[in-house]
Formats: sequence, C-alpha cells, structure tokens
Amino acid sequence: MIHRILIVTAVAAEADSVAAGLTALTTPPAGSEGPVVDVLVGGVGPAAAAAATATALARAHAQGAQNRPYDLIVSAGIAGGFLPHAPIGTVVVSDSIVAADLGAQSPDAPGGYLSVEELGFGRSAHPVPKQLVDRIAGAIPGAVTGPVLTVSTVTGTAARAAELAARHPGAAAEAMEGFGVAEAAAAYGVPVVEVRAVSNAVGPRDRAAWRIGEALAALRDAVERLSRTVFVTALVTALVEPEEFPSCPS
Ligand SMILES: O=C(O)c1cccc(C(=O)CC[C@H]2O[C@@H](n3cnc4c(=O)[nH]cnc43)[C@H](O)[C@@H]2O)c1
Repeated sequence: MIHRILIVTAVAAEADSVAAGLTALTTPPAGSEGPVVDVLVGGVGPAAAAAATATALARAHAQGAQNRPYDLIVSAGIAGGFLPHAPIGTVVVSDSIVAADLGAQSPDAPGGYLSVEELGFGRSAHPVPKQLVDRIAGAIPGAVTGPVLTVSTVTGTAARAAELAARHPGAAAEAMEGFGVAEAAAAYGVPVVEVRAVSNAVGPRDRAAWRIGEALAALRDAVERLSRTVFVTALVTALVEPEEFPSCPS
C-alpha cells in the first residue's frame, strides 16, 4: 500500500527546504514501497492555504478511488516562536492548530476577546491526535510540542505577544497558514499536523533579527528525519484511527 502525504508551505523557499529533506525517500528500505509525498506552495495566510489545500484534496479525490485522498497533511514552514518555549532554530510540532484571531473583541469579556465558540458558531481549534504528535515529534530531536497559533497579522509588539500568550497558555509558535490547512483537511477527514521551524521571536518587530536561513535548515533537517522514520517505516494510516475522522465529502 502506498501512503500519500501532502505537505503545504506558504512560500517556495519553504517548499525547497521540505523537498531537500525528502531526498531520503528516493531509496525506501527493501520490501517497502515508500510513500508518495506531494509538496504544495499554497500561499501566505489562512485563506490562501485553505483554498490551495482544498483544491489539492479535491483533485486527488477526483483522481483516486481511495476513501481519503491523503493519509496525512502537514502544514510546514517557518514561524515565530514564543519564548521561552521555542527560541530561534527550534522545531515546533503542533498539538493543536488554533485560529488565534477568529473571534470578536469585547471589552466585557475576560481578556477583551470572545472566540467563535463563545460567540456560538464555528470552531477556532483543531486538536492533533496525541498519537500523531508523539510520533512526529519523537522523530525530530529537540522538537517542542504545543499549540501553534494561526494569525492573519504577524505579531509586532510586546503587548500583542503577551495578549496571545495569555489567551493561549503554552502557545509554542505563531504562523499564518495552519488553521486554513486544517479546515480543508477536516472537510476530507484527513489527519493534519503543523511542523514549524522558528525563525524569529514573537514580539516587537525586528525583521533584521529573523534567522530565515537557520530556520529553513532546521526545517530541512526535520523533514529529513521524518522521511527516514515516520514517512517511510510507519503505516501513516495506523498512526491515527480512521474512525476518529469524518468520511470524505461524496
Ligand atoms: O525572505 C525570505 O527569504 C523568506 C524565505 C522563506 C520564508 C519567508 C517568509 O517570510 C515566510 C512567511 C511565512 O512565515 C511564517 N512566519 C514566520 N515568522 C512568523 C511570525 O512571527 N508570525 C507569523 N508568521 C510567521 C508565516 O507562516 C508566513 O507565511 C521569507
């Protein structure tokens, strides 16, 4: 059985790092067919990521007879890290993927904010099954697990960083695509996880301090670890029980 994995990045430089890390997949162990891994540059922000991921899923669904078009979707790239959990160079594996600004400001609410759940519609978080988190993080030495926030505006002040950290205790990183990827994955019943390499601290904007090269190298190394372990030797479908997820749209 061939396992199908979709990795979605925002920009081409991230996809290049992912592809560089996947070279171990060219020689699967004897007796193993190896998985098929598609890498998609989906654009920046949750809307672009959701549209690109849903389109890829619809295409794969239309082409194949599988119950689910992919066995696993990974939202991958660089990210801002919350200190002290995730300094520059850390690889973060999401234990939940959280839409951090999907809600309403409300001066009367605790923290001045109401999530969509509190407003009575929609959802703002996709928990990642623990089995999957442990398997992915266990393959990446030094990886940190925690909530990864999806924001539409990169945090640029200490006040905003503190607000997000207070609202999402234990938040490890923020990026701009994960929740969009997760919404599309959920529509097709495909497990999803976010893997991010930290390029900068979440806090006052200091673009000169971003270490994009270091983060892209960490991302490549993480994907290489995954391609030598989880992606090759594990039955990805066995990482998460399919019945935990809804069936594909017909
Ligand atoms: O300028 C470059 O060479 C370059 C190379 C690779 C990637 C980039 C990006 O700017 C990627 C944007 C992407 O990164 C995520 N990101 C990174 N840090 C943060 C942050 O502090 N807050 C939110 N998002 C962050 C995000 O997912 C962007 O889509 C540039």
